[in-house]
Amino acid sequence: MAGTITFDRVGVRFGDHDALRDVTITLTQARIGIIGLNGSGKSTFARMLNALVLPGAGEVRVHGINPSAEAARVRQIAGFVFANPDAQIIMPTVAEDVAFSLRGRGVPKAEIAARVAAELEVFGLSALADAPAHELSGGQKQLLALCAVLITRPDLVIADEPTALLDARNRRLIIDHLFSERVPQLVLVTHDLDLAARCDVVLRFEDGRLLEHGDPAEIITRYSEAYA
Ligand SMILES: Nc1ncnc2c1ncn2[C@@H]1O[C@H](COP(=O)(O)OP(=O)(O)OP(=O)(O)O)[C@@H](O)[C@H]1O
Repeated sequence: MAGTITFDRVGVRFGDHDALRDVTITLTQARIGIIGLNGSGKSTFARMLNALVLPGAGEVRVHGINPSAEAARVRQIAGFVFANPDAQIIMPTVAEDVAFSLRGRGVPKAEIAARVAAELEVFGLSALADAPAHELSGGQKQLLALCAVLITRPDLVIADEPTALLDARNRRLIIDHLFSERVPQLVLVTHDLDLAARCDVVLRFEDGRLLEHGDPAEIITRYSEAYA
C-alpha cells in the first residue's frame, strides 16, 4: 500500500540559487510522476525522498519519517534508481552487488544466497551472476541496479529518468518492473510524457516551484501546449 509523503514549505538552495522554493504537497498515490523542464527542480525533489538532498527550509516526511533526522531509516524503506546505473553499482560481481543491498537489514546469512539467486532469476540475470558488474551493457546494468533495489522489498521506489539511456526492449523491462505490484509506491521523474501519463498523479515543476499537480492527462496537456 502507498504511504504518505508530505512536503511542508520546503526550500533548497545551492549557493545563491533556489533549486526548490516553498513546495507544499501531500501525496498518497501509488504512482507519482514528476515532469518539468531541465533544471526545474525535479531531481532535487526526488532526491529529498531518501535524504540525498536535505531541505534548507521547511520539512519533508516520507511515510512518517523525517529524512533530515533519520537518513538511514528512510533509506531502509525507500530505494533510489538513477538514470546512470554506474552511480549505484558498488560490488565487483553481479551477485555480490545484489547481495550487498541486503547487508545491515537483518537478513540471515543463510537466506541471502537464495534470495539473491531468486531475484537474479526474476531480472533474467542468473547467467551473469559471477560476471564483473562493470562489464555489463548499459541495459543490463540498469536491470542490475533495479534488482538490487527490489530485493530489499522497499515501500517506496524513487526513479530519476531510469530509462534515459536504454533501448526500447530494456526500457520496457525496466518500466514493467517499476509499475509491477512489487513496487508499492513509485515516484518517477521523467521527460517521457507517455510514461508520466500512466501515473495516478503528475507534479509539474517550473523554475524551482511546484507549478501544478493533479490529473496526469490535464497536467501533461497544459505542459505540452506551453512548449509546443
Ligand atoms: N548539487 C548541486 N549543486 C548546485 N546546484 C545544483 C545541484 N543540484 C541541482 N542544482 C541546480 O538546481 C536546479 C534544479 O536542478 P534539478 O537537478 O533538480 O533539475 P531537474 O528538473 O531534475 O533537471 P533535469 O531535467 O535537467 O535533470 C538547477 O539549476 C541545477 O543546476
